[in-house]
Amino acid sequence: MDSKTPVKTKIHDSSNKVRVVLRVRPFLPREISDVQPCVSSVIDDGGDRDDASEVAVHIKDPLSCRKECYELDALFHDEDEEKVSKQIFDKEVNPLIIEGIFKGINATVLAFGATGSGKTFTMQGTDELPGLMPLAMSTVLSICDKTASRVEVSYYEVYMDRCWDLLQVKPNEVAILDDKNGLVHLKGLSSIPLNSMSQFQEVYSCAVQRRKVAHTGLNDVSSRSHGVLVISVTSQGGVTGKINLIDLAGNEDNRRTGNEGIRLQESAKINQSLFALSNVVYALNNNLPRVPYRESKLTRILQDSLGGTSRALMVACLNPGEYQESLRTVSLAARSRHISNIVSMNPKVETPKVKVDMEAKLQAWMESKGKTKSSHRMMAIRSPLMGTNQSSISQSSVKKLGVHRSSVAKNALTGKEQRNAFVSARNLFGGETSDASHLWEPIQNLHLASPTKEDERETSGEENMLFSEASMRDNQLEVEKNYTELSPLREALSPIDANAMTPKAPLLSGNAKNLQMSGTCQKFNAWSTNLKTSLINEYIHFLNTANREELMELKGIGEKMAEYIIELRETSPVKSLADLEKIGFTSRQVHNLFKRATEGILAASTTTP
Ligand SMILES: Nc1ncnc2c1ncn2[C@@H]1O[C@H](COP(=O)(O)OP(=O)(O)OP(=O)(O)O)[C@@H](O)[C@H]1O
Repeated sequence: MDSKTPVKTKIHDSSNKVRVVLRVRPFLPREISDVQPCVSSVIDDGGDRDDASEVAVHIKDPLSCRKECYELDALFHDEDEEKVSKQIFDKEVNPLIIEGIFKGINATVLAFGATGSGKTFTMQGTDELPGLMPLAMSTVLSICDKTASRVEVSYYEVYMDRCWDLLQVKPNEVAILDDKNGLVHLKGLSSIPLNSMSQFQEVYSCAVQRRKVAHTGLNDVSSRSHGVLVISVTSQGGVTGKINLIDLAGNEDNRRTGNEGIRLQESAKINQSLFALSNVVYALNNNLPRVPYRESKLTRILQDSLGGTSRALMVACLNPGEYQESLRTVSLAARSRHISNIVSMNPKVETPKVKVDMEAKLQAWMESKGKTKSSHRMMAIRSPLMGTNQSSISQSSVKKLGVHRSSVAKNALTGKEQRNAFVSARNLFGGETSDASHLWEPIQNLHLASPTKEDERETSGEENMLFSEASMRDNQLEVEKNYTELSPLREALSPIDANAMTPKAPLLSGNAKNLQMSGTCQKFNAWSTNLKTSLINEYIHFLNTANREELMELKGIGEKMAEYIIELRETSPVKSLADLEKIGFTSRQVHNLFKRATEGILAASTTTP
């Protein structure tokens, strides 16, 4: 390998905080038999289950043959289906988790995946093929027998973001309280001491029947709630530990379920809480300073059993006949794994510690190519905050934006003016309106922000779709910080730090050896990435501030969807485009929605002489 080629190595922390494994269910008799499985690695690569480190999983679109590869901690699939739940239990749950709870280490095991992918089958199982819940219970009971420990169970569901006891029917929901030590108390939740499996079967089967299930377009018996079985043990010495075994409700693509009314509302809540959960796991596994536990009831409840010293296992479940959903589940699973760092094994090419005046260089380059006019057009992708009066904000005042937010606020347009400007810009990009020329701004007013970590990852070639679904999701935490303060595009307008641009494979150039060329490409890539990030942020800002009519002016948003967006942001403001999935959009629809709103920009900039 060329010594100058940056080599990327993923370093996994030895103690993964949340282990993520995959289970692929077989085709069911009613499913079309000639459908090719989309999880090709099961067949091609086998997924060596004896290798405890990791496994590569290939998800292949049977139509386009597009193939994507993800790394997970383990893959479980066997010709003999009867063995699979037991294998997961023996390899993943028993050694790490069950032993731990007797030492006072709390744990969580969750099954997640699309509706109909086999989560309930994995957690609950059947009489003949017990799932992880009964398997865990019988092992805990036998350890209690040997060690004279005591065991109690609770079973509750989180339905529409409310917590209900399933062991006893009660008029009131269970209240969640957390004490000053960070321990979560579920006030009003029953807890039943047990001595035998037959006692467990009795209370468990009753509780399971109380859980909310319904017929949907994709599953005859679809769980509409997250079902949580808690097994708590107290050793003779007084050490207590608990395990939460969770059968999550499936995330749903409402185009396919055909959900309406209450089913659609349930689905929105399900998708919303799953998204919150994935954010918690992502934050934990990537050592983010803030773990957003408080974003949903489920994550609040799990606060003392997910993260910290607790142990956790996520079982991602796949239906092999559903490419889109499998891709979504696996990419979410892979994103949730703990990757402590991504480093380049080659020494960095040191760049001088100066701020590069990118826009001046771009302007000079464009003028030298006689492209000033089109460059002005490109600069129309700008914040409505910049105002209609171009002279109102000088170049120097723009440069200070990153530091002096209050001065920005003084110059800001009113919320209404901003929204109008964004709709005008959107229409202009879409070629629907011609009178938004006030939005064009000379290039000297554009300054670029340093690429974020997420941006660097994207421009490294891992994801090269212009507006990737992943980037929409990954922008969330940044957006969370600043969406209320000022227009996001304005946030991007600060000088670029040359040191922030570490060498990486250029998106546009195939000649990595040509340093000068690659430098230019890096700058261009950084510029494009910032522009992309800014557009996404601007769009989110618009979604959070526009009224119903203004929202409906966006391509792809009808009356109902506009109302859902307003409802959604009343509960929790839109922080990323992926939040739109909470109200029933699929990630592809979100991607297309955003793409349609912005694609005119590219058309305009390439067709103008
Ligand atoms: N490993 C498996 N072997 C045989 N059948 C399975 C397996 N996994 C799931 N099934 C069957 O597939 C169907 C859907 O499974 P299940 O209800 O567990 O899905 P789910 O992911 O819990 O769905 P939802 O989120 O809608 O509740 C059921 O009929 C179940 O019996």
